[in-house]
Amino acid sequence: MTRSIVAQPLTADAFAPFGDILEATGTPDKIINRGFCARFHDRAQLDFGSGGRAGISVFRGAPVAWPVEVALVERHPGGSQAFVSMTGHPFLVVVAPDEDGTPGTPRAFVAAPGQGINFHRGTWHGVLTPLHAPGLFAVVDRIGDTPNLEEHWFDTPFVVEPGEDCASAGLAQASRQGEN
Ligand SMILES: NC(=O)N[C@@H](O)C(=O)O
Ligand code: NI
Repeated sequence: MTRSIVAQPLTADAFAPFGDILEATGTPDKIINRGFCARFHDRAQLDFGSGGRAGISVFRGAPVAWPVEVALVERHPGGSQAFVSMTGHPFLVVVAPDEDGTPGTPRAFVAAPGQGINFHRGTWHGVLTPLHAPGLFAVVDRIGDTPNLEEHWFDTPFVVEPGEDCASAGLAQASRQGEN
């Protein structure tokens, strides 16, 4: 038995309880480089805790197909984690509220081209989930010697399907399981 979730386009308001969206929207904070570049300054709450430091890694994730099964969410008690697509493809973002130390019902979003995300420290989230190949991402997170991963396996997995808004926004064109 599974439980279904409908993925929505990623918006700042909906994602605010879980993290930040990295995107060039609104008025730039600074115009730099002799007017040839707009800087959207300091747009994420980075946090690497005590004893950790910031690191940038490159993830090459295998793309998934709709519908996407979510059996696991995790969190990083020691720091934030940012996913920045290096290809500009849409990707799936799954988060969940914390309910006394365990995740509540997850929410799913599809990040549009030009959107990156930063999970706030301790936010329950699905693992990196590309929808298109190559699933190349720059990941900014905590580098440290102490454990920084807590996993939660759901007794009943969730199945994520793209919502109408994702389809109409052209965000859900990934393949479907079982289709060639
Ligand atoms: N474990 C790891 O490096 N990646 C996960 O934290 C993830 O969110 O994908
Ligand atoms: Ni993570």
